[in-house]
Amino acid sequence: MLNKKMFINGEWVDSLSGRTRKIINPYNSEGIAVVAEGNASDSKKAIAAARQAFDFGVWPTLTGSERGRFLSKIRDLILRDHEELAILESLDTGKTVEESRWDMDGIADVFKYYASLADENRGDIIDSPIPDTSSVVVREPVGVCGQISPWNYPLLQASWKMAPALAAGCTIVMKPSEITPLTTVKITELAEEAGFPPGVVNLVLGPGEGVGSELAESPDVDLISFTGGIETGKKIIQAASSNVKKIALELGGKNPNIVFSDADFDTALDFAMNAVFFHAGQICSAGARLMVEASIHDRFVSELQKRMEKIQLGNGFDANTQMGPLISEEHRSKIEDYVDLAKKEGATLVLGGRRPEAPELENGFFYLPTLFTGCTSQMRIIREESFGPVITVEKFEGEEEALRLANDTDHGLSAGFWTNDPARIERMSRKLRFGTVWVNDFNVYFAQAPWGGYKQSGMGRELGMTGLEEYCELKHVFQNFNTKPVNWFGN
Ligand SMILES: NC(=O)c1ccc[n+]([C@@H]2O[C@H](COP(=O)([O-])OP(=O)(O)OC[C@H]3O[C@@H](n4cnc5c(N)ncnc54)[C@H](O)[C@@H]3O)[C@@H](O)[C@H]2O)c1
Ligand SMILES: C[N+](C)(C)CC=O
Repeated sequence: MLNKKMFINGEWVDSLSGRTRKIINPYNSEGIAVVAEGNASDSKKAIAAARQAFDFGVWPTLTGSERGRFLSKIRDLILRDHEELAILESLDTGKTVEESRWDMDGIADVFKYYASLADENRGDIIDSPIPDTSSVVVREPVGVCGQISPWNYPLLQASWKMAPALAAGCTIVMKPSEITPLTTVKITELAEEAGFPPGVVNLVLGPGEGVGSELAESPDVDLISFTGGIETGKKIIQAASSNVKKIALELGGKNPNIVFSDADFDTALDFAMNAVFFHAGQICSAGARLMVEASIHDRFVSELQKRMEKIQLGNGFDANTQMGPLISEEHRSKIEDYVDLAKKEGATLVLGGRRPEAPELENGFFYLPTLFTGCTSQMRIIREESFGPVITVEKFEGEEEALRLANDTDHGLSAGFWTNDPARIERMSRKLRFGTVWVNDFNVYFAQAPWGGYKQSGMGRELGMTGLEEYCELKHVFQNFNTKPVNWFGN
């Protein structure tokens, strides 16, 4: 069984209380690791180390090229330990190891991308409107950054914070979800191997209350970056007000997947599955809110049901497995509550809606792929993020109704639609109120393009140039080469 600690000021340490937490594999509930379990005092210690490293250390003074070399080194180490990272991620989350391998490819790309951006440390020269003066805008690191990540994509979400923050010259204190820390521990080991100076990369482990909340509240933290649920995001906003620290929020989604009658039927059907059933639907951008134009609705639903019935549940390390378990008993109960609610609200349960009966799955947190039809936009199953293998289907007549329904939500993370009409593509792309809009595709993301949400799905963007700027302050330096007294107040 793995035994892992926190990493503070360049040293692996136990929690100050000596407490630990057992980490389990959601496929069979077996223990896979014991990790240090911190509290607010451990976060204070890590924040102090990051503060010292930023205020008096060499890291922020390095050139972008020098910092870029450190990020390139981490990327090389990720590629070296790619399979180990994928195995750890699947042990920790239950997702199939093939999905974890994809995640690791993307994570390596994120470090490669920000290594290159660090090298292009950009500023702007302004053509000053005032004679005999100069005007430049420089980007400087924000400072000490708290970085809190969720359990569904542990290393991917941590890397979307870690890489740009380090590229910008910040120092960081990372807190993964208390139930899926293993790959964030591993990448911290890689950062140590890459030779980051003490205090630049720090890792604290433990629950949101205490360990996480201290990062959000501390006056010695300059920016808090959080990925998680909307309700927790609201707590972060409140806590961050202590010193008006910068806030970056990546929150929940309820993502319309809209199929028009002129879509390529088989492709749209294939992607209705892909949009939801990877990682058992535990995806912020899952297309669980399926909307189908009335003229093809019944055929589409019938074909979708046939495909859903064939999904193979099992161990993420078994090549035949297509969908693993949910992350925990608690989360499965949440899904079950939503299914019960949907039935009470009048939705029609077409498939699933229960746990599997296979004896080999009884020790894991499995739930059957589930399909509801007859859903309306006022139902909670439509308005709230259920975050599991549950598809709800709404029927619509025409583009105007599709747009009205899709935008009638407090969420704004992502949306996708399927059509072959170029004019409709232009109209829908512009009018959908979501941070990412996929046209004839779903759930595509990469280092070069910004990711984030409208409305309650978040604040700011990760990835892309925007993701780096999130960790920078802008400073305007104005110089007068010919200053003369103006004598406004007399001489
Ligand atoms: N927008 C995105 O890019 C994105 C990506 C992945 C997941 N998510 C969202 O994350 C959620 C699932 O993740 P989760 O269940 O881990 O979310 P969560 O909000 O329960 O927890 C997220 C993280 O916050 C910590 N935390 C909890 N309470 C805290 C507090 N009061 N102060 C500071 N930290 C606290 C947790 O320990 C964890 O590390 C879903 O809503 C999903 O949509 C969003
Ligand atoms: C990986 N991502 C951000 C697209 C979905 C996370 O839940």
